Amino acid sequence: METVKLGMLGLGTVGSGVLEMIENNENKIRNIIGRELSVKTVVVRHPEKHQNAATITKLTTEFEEVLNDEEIQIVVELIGGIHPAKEYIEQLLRAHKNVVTANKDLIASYGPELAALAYENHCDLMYEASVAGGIPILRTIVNSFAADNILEVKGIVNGTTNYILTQMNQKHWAYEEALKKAQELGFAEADPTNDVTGKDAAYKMIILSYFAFGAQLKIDDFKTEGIDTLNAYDVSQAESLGYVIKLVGSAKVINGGVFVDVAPTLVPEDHPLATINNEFNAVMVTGKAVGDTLFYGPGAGGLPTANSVLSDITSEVKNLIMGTSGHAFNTYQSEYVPADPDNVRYPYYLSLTMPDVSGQMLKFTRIMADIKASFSQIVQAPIKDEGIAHVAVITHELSQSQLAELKKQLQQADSIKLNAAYKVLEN
Ligand SMILES: NC(=O)C1=CN([C@@H]2O[C@H](COP(=O)(O)OP(=O)(O)OC[C@H]3O[C@@H](n4cnc5c(N)ncnc54)[C@H](OP(=O)(O)O)[C@@H]3O)[C@@H](O)[C@H]2O)C=CC1
Ligand SMILES: N[C@@H](CC=O)C(=O)O
Ligand code: NA
Repeated sequence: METVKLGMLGLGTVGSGVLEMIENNENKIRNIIGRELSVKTVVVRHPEKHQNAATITKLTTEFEEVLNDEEIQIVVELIGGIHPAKEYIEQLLRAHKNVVTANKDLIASYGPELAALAYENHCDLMYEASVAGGIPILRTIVNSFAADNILEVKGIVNGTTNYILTQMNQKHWAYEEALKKAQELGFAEADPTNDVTGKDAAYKMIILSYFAFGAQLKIDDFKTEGIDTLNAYDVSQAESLGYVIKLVGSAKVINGGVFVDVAPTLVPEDHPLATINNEFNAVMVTGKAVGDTLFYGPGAGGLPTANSVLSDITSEVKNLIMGTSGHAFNTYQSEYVPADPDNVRYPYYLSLTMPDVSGQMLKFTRIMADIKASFSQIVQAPIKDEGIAHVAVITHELSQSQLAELKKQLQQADSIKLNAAYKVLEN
């Protein structure tokens, strides 16, 4: 049986998972693709750390040993980050090597440009693992939603933050303790800043929007808020109002425009997304014809992510065998038109503090009336800080324009402080 030789860049959490899967599942892989897979060369920074990786023929720090090896037909990039991953992938594609990557930072920032380079060189560039780790969501959108009009894609797309929120909620761990454990378990990025600030989820929403709507967004086109500013008070207040706070990414078509955001969001406790815990992710895709569909699975971790990488590798091998390499992973293209802020409407949870003296609530309700907003729930929490009242409000639907005006007026009303304004999902 012929062997397909692979090169690999990076041998961390995901890279080790890929080696383990190739080693453990060789019979199944041979049966499915009719070829042996052999990882010939792996590029790392610290070879001394990886001497036990049994199946590797060659471990090196020199990228050129993969780039210039004519036997290697597919290269898997698992080093992460933009540089040097971008330059490496560009050189590999120019050398007519097919590429698989799990790198959402890179694909969200330069995906269309790299896809064009792959196309010019008749090569495959696939990146199923870049969104929601082990959930086969990109290929599902390409294949199974090919003819339906997708109206909305939303969900929990970062495993680390969902793990942290679950431990804080259910086990009452401190934020730092939960983050440290997520790092030890290999869920977090090498630098977890992008996880906790929501940027990692934002990258995934850019890729999902490209697949769902054909729209090419940039990270600055929409608002991203992470869990690093989330307050324990709001988590418990939301719970007492019947909600769980989750980091939700959402991309929705509204009156012909697209609205995208990533932010802590109040999810009703009986909503499917409220039940997604630990490092698990869930992506809800709403099609005009099919309605709501939900895809659930591990969003991070070595073996689950490796499974997505292997699905790309086996697809690329099939293309090599059939001579069909070089078709873009996603071919849907359309112009990105941002949604009109007057048309984007959601209920909001507002977390306020104000001096505990008469007249303050009246001041607040006057501002709400002035922007023509109303609320469905309002609670004043027991006062812990002397002289300060904590007030939590669930509004009826507010447009983005009303929300911006509310924030402006509350800033001017200097005695009332708006500590958080989070979207509320409806069932
Ligand atoms: N971990 C997860 O659950 C998931 C990760 N991803 C993505 O997969 C990719 C890999 O992640 P993960 O495995 O967690 O990362 P790790 O930090 O665990 O591993 C990174 C590997 O890349 C190597 N490396 C880093 N920089 C270079 C360089 N310049 N040249 C050569 N080798 C380099 C490191 O070498 P050395 O070991 O010698 O230091 C290490 O082996 C990232 O893009 C990540 O976002 C996607 C989905 C889930
Ligand atoms: N750090 C990421 C890994 C997968 O993409 C996450 O926690 O989701
Ligand atoms: Na995936």
